[in-house]
Amino acid sequence: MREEPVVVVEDLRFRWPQAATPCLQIASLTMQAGESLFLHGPSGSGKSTLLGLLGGVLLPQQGSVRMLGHELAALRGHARDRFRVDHVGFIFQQFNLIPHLPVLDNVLLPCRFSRRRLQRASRQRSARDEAVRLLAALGLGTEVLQRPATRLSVGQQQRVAAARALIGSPEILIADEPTSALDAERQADFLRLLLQEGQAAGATILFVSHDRRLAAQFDRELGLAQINLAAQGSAA
Ligand SMILES: Nc1ncnc2c1ncn2[C@@H]1O[C@H](COP(=O)(O)OP(=O)(O)OP(=O)(O)O)[C@@H](O)[C@H]1O
Repeated sequence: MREEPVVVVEDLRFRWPQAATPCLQIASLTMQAGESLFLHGPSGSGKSTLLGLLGGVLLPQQGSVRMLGHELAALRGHARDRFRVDHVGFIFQQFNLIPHLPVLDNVLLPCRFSRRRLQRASRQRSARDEAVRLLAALGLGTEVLQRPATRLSVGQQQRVAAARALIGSPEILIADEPTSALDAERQADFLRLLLQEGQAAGATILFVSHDRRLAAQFDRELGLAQINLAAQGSAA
C-alpha cells in the first residue's frame, strides 16, 4: 500500500509572469486515495491555476506538488506529460475535444497516447467496448459514437469529455467545471454518474466549481480561499 496520500501539496507558491502578486500560496493540501473533494471558489480565484499545477502543466516558483509519490517538478517535461496521461484523467473547462474527430475516437485518445491506459481499458473487454460502456454509463447512446464532437450539445460534450477522462481508470480524476450554463438538475445528474464511475474505478477525484450547490455529493468540501494565503493577504 502507498504510504503517503495520493495528492500532497506543500508550501506552494505560484505567481503568473507579469503579475505583481502571487496567485496561489498554499501551505498544505492533501487528498487520500479514493477520496472525492469538491473545491470551490469564485471566478478568478485560482482554481484552474491550481489544477494546472496538479497536472504538471504549470510549475510553482516554490514548494512541492507530489502526485502518487512523484514530485512533478523533478520530472523532465516529457516524463511529466507521460505521468499525466498515464495517471490523471482531466475534464477541462472547455472540454478540449478534437472537433472533427468522432465521439468514439475522442474517448479513445488517452489509449493512443498511453499504453498503460490502453492496457487498463482492455482488461475486461476491448478498449472500444469499454469506451461504449462508459458513454452509456454517462447517459450517451450508440447513435453519437460516429458523430463529430462539433455536432454535440454542450451537455453531450461534457459526457464525452468525462468518458475520455475515465477510460483506462487513471488513479486521479480532475474536473474543471464548465462555465457554460447547464441547468442545475442536469449538472447534478451528470455529476452523480461521473462520481459513480470514478468511485467504481477507485479514483481519487478533485472537482472544482464556483457552484457550491453541487458539494453535497462529495466526501469533502473545501473553499480555495480557506487554504490560499495569497487571497487572504490581498482580499479586497
Ligand atoms: N495564462 C495566464 N496568464 C496570466 N494570468 C493568468 C493566466 N491564467 C489565469 N491568470 C490569472 O490568474 C488568476 C486566477 O485565474 P484562474 O483561471 O485560475 O481562476 P478560476 O478560479 O479558475 O476562474 P474561473 O472559475 O473563472 O475559471 C486570475 O487573476 C487570472 O487573471
